[in-house]
Amino acid sequence: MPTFSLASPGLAYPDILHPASRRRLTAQSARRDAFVELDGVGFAYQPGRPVLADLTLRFPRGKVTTILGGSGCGKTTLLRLIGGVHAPLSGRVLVDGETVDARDASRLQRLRRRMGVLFQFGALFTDLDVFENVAFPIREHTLLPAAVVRDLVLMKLNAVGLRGAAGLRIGEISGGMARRVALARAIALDPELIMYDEPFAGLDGVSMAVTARLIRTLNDATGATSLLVSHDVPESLGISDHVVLLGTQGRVLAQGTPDELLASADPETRQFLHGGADGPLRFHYPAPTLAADFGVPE
Ligand SMILES: Nc1ncnc2c1ncn2[C@@H]1O[C@H](COP(=O)(O)OP(=O)(O)OP(=O)(O)O)[C@@H](O)[C@H]1O
Repeated sequence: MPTFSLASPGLAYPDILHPASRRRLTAQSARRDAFVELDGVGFAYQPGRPVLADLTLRFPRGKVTTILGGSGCGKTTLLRLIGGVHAPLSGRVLVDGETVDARDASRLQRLRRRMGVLFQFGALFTDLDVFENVAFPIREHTLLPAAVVRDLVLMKLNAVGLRGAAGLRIGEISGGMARRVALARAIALDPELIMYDEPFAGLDGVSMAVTARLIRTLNDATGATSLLVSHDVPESLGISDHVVLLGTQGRVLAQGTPDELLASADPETRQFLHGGADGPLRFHYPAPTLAADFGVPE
């Protein structure tokens, strides 16, 4: 006789259940497995120029997911929508089952308290030292006593190997160290969701490897859900459980495990993952014909 548990994800519900109940339970189970969901999301910065069109995606809970895609396909915009920086024009974004509503400031603030973001190039405050950069979100969002803030900051800096650098000014540390300080700041409030926008940009090979290992280790140690936007295919695939490849207007070209994507025979996926200047993904941004721009015959 088959055994099953209502707690196990993705299980096939037994036939004794009414089909409607089975569908509802299956949907709830899928929801529990996804920490971030996008349902039919559309977004544009300017009318008539859609950046994302009808995008539906689920990001698995407790896993590292990398979002890949050509320049300008909307990866950073996607992170901004999840963070509630912009509101979708259609569809909805959910974090842990709760709708991200950019117009409801107090609810958004509560949700954001559960997110950590590592912006492109770290974006540290150069007028604050390493310690104060990490302490910043703790002071912003909590009223913890100074001694507790101190211990928390030193613990986060210890996690990224920089407890000894607490007193240094931002100008005194290397690019790789700065990225690690930004990482410590992103995890300062023990977020359940950590979003990384180009965490490897501008780093040398060693710093890149250190940062990648840290992202994976922090994810595993905290049980957080991590979303990574990156152009660095080997580094990001090496630490990911799940990969999403986006095309223009956020069209999902492929998704699956890194091995599944690497083995894909789809020409667009192959061109993106294995490199290649030309192929189905075009080099030229859409433009008028050369003849029209330069007044020469076709
Ligand atoms: N604040 C903004 N105002 C207007 N248009 C914007 C704004 N931010 C981004 N865009 C446009 O939206 C589109 C998607 O941009 P986005 O930064 O999300 O892409 P991306 O995939 O992250 O690109 P990249 O990999 O180059 O960082 C691009 O065409 C970009 O020019």
